[in-house]
Amino acid sequence: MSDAHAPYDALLLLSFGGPEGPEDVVPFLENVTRGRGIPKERLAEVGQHYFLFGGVSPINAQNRELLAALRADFADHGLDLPVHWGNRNWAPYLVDTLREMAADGHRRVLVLATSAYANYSGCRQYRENLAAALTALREEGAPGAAELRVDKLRLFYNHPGFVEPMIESTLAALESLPETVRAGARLAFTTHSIPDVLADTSGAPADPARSTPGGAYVAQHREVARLIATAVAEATGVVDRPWELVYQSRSGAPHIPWLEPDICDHLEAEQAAGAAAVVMVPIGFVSDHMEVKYDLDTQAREKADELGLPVARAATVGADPRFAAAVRDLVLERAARERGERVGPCTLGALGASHDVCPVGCCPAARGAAPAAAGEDWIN
Ligand SMILES: CC1=C(CCC(=O)O)c2cc3nc(cc4[nH]c(cc5[nH]c(cc1n2)c(C)c5CCC(=O)O)c(CCC(=O)O)c4C)C(CCC(=O)O)=C3C
Ligand SMILES: [Fe+2]
Repeated sequence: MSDAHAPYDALLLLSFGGPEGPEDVVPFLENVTRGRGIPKERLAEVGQHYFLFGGVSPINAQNRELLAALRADFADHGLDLPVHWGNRNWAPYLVDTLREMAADGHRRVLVLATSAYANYSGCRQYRENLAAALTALREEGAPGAAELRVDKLRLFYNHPGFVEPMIESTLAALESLPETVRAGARLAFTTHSIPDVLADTSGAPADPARSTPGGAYVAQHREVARLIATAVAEATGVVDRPWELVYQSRSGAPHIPWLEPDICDHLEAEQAAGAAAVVMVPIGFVSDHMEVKYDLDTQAREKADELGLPVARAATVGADPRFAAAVRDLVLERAARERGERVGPCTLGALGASHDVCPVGCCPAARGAAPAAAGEDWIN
């Protein structure tokens, strides 16, 4: 079992990062939005969301919990693979974590990005961050950086360890509603809205979903939504419960089309259509971070209260032990394939496993192209 992770010698948890106090909020937002053309008004508004929570995003604490869950799971299963953590937008910054890892002698690092689906922000942008960090370390002559190689785990949206905890949390959310509205409650699966152009070009160029509206991003979310809705129907015996995939957290200029409908407009439509209640299921996110705490638990809930519509919100996977076990499974699967062994990928549903290595042209940026590591277009 001790070589089960070979050729890899470490796992890197790569995430978004968030502010840890009021003084961090503005510099954090500057990091997130550098060169991205987000209107000033939108930034001021998002800053207010963070100030409402004392300037502290829940995301760093959640990543520390996930880190602990991964280390505990690996230790319990005899997987002797160190786990490190670095972020795109806040400390611990990716470049600092990679510098330490290289100095500690790590050479083949596998990366888990905290984003389950194909899209520029959740996949290629992390690969660009890896390329920028590696280039900076090599330029500064950091010890070991020249030999450091990074690979990224395949997308995990359809892994049972991601889907099953959410089936359970959707059932728990339904249970939390008053009994009288439970059978008539509808499901609203939510994810981050992204510009239509980024959705339409998401996924590998050869992925059949890439030629459908919304690309792989929407196809993958629809699949997870369908899997959860089907399991919920089986468990509750309500077979014709309506469900929709809807969007949240839109930013950017108003004249640029982003994925719709927004969750708040959707709640209004559901109420008008006679829904007894709505369960919001944030399948687009891996933890209950700010997008969930503010955009759903604060803003969407306020909207529902105004409408007199009972709502509940399902928990994300967070540090669920089943998710930690899924990461172990993904690590072992990838390591085996890297050694030339054939191992069947573990997935649910109809779409099959995502590629191990992003091909050229996978999830391109809306404009411009930056070097991206851990893909076919990156030469180490
Ligand atoms: C697809 C997607 C995910 C899900 C996948 C994943 O998890 O990666 C995600 C996650 C997150 N997004 C987050 C925060 C922000 N995202 C922003 C802006 C944007 N997000 C976008 C997309 C996504 N974002 C896009 C297309 C933009 C426009 C600007 C750009 O093209 O980059 C802005 C700027 C202000 C605003 O405009 O809202 C903030 C502050 C946090 C941290 C939360 C916390 O602090 O707890 C997390 C986990
Ligand atoms: Fe975002």
